[in-house]
Amino acid sequence: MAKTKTAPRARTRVAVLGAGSWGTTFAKILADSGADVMLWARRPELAREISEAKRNSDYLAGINLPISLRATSRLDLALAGAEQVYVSVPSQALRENLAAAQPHLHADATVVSLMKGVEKGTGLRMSEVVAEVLRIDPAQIAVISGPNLALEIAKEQPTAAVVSSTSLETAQAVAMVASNPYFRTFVNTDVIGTEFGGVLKNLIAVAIGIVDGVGYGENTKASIITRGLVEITDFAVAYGAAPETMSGLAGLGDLIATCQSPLSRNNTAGRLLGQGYSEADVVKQMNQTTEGLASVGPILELARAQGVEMPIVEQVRQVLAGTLDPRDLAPHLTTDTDEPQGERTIDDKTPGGGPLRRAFQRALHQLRHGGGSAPRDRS
Ligand SMILES: NC(=O)C1=CN([C@@H]2O[C@H](COP(=O)(O)OP(=O)(O)OC[C@H]3O[C@@H](n4cnc5c(N)ncnc54)[C@H](OP(=O)(O)O)[C@@H]3O)[C@@H](O)[C@H]2O)C=CC1
Ligand SMILES: O=C(CO)COP(=O)(O)O
Repeated sequence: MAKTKTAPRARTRVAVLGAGSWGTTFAKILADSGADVMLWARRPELAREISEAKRNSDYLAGINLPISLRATSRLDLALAGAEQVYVSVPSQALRENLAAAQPHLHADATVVSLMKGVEKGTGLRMSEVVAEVLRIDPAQIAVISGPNLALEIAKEQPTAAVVSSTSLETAQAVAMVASNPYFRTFVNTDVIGTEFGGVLKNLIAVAIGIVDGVGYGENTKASIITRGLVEITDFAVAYGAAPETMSGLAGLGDLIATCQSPLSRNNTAGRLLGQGYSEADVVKQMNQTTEGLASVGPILELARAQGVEMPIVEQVRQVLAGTLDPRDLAPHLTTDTDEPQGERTIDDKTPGGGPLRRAFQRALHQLRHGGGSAPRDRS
């Protein structure tokens, strides 16, 4: 008897806006996950190189891109028929790019932010800028964040990330399209925590770079990472994030990757500051997006509005402003000079145990009592 043939599943048509290191890498992730991908590069010559040579020599030297990946410098062509639109331009350029994209966006398309910054002037997270400019249902918006250094992923070194949307269904749909053997996606509905994790770890990575540039060693860095996680968690929880998100891939996971890796632009910028370069010199030398430098101001304003102390981020601001010698960026980690330094612990910040303690307790509980292999971000 002849076998009945099942029709192959139609490939999801997706667009990626922004052909820098992350946009191009994410386009590769999506193509390798089986999607039909069109990448938008604002420069026609780059779009041509990607489409014809399957290379992006400006941002991913030596990486062969998938044969199926197409690129264009025309927004209308990139967005035609796209069911999911992934956006990876510098955070400060999101608003203008969304305005240009809007006339070509399908009304039902899901918009996915891959960015890790907040908007200067408004302090809005990227998903909030998307909602404000496009005025779409929040269930059509998702964000992706995690320990995701572009070049490692472009080389297909395995990693994981969190897809978050207020709609679990949307997060699942995006995760289905953006998952392959080297890129594993978990889902959650904590958009605030997932986004702030990505923004805030950049600032701690700048601090790590600074002390590295000064020549301090592992104790200093471990102290900053640990106390930095407390700052990140306090801030994000004050804005409504779930504490467990901050001890997961989008918080601790990304903090570790970015603070440890010389591939991180934020870390590199910090190292230059620590070596004595001014902010202006550093900006000139960094020819790639360094979100942390633009986020310091808006994050400290948001922290003040909620009464959250961020001594490490504050010291980064002072180094950038030239009012603090990088050698004095120390993990004494409190802005309150009346408080005995070094005596505070993670747990004493919130009555009944800090958010980290509760998160670790939950994580331990899940480990002990299982939770299966469901792709929810429970790390
Ligand atoms: N790189 C990484 O490892 C990761 C980055 N991210 C996040 O992704 C976002 C993008 O970063 P990334 O790809 O690394 O940055 P890159 O600096 O590598 O690339 C930036 C891209 O944006 C384009 N661009 C710059 N200015 C504008 C503008 N005004 N309008 C439109 N396009 C513009 C650039 O085009 P052109 O080349 O023409 O200048 C380039 O394609 C950031 O928020 C970053 O935090 C998140 C995870 C990992
Ligand atoms: O977000 C990143 C890794 O997860 C990339 O970090 P940088 O922007 O510092 O390079």
